[in-house]
Amino acid sequence: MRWRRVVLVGFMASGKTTVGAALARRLGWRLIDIDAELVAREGRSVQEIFAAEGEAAFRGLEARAVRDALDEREVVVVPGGGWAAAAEGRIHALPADTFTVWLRVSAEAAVARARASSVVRPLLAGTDPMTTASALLAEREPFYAPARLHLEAEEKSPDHLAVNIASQMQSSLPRS
Ligand SMILES: Nc1ncnc2c1ncn2[C@@H]1O[C@H](COP(=O)(O)OP(=O)(O)O)[C@@H](O)[C@H]1O
Ligand SMILES: O=C(O)C1=C[C@@H](OP(=O)(O)O)[C@@H](O)[C@H](O)C1
Ligand SMILES: [Mg+2]
Repeated sequence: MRWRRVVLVGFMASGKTTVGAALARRLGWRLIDIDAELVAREGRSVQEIFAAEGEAAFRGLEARAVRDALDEREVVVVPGGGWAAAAEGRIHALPADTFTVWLRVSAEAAVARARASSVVRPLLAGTDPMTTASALLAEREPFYAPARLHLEAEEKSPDHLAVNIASQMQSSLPRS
C-alpha cells in the first residue's frame, strides 16, 4: 500500500495552509484547505461563520468538509487547528493510508504569525491572545501528538518543511 493522502495538523498559524500548498505542489497532489473550502461553501469568511453561527456550528461544518475530503486520493488535506481537538481520536480514526504530520510551534510564534497574517482567527481575537494561545495549545497538544511525523515548524521555511515531509513519505509505507 502507498500513501494516498496527507493530513496536516497543528495550532493556529503553525503554517499548515502554507506548508500544505508547498507540499501539494511538490507531490503534484491537490490541496484541500478546509477553511478555504468552508468559505467557498458558505460564501462568507471563517470570522463571519463564527460570529453568526458560533463555534459549535463551525465545528460541524468543518467535520463534514474533512469527511468529504478524506474520500479523495492524492490530496493534501489541511483542516483548521481546532479540528483534531474537537473530538477524541480523530487522528487515530483516519484511514490507514493517510500520512499525518504535526507542525509544532510555540504559542509565542503562533501569536506573532497570526498577528502578522491577514486571516482573522476569531479564537485569538481577544484582548490577551498570548494567554489564550498558551492555554489552548496546552489543551490541544495531546490531540496533535498521535500524528506520525512531528516537525519543529518555527525556524524552517515552508519549502524546507514540505521537502522533509515528502521525503519521509517516500521512505515509509502505511501499515496494511
Ligand atoms: N515556516 C514558516 N516560516 C515563517 N512564516 C510562516 C511559515 N509558515 C507559515 N508562515 C506564515 O505564518 C502565517 C500563518 O500561516 P498559515 O499557513 O496560514 O498557518 P495555519 O494554516 O496553520 O493557520 C502566514 O502569514 C504565513 O505566511
Ligand atoms: O484552531 C482553531 O480553532 C481554528 C483555526 C483556524 O485555522 P488555522 O489553523 O488554519 O489558523 C480556523 O479554522 C478557525 O479560526 C479556528
Ligand atoms: Mg490555515
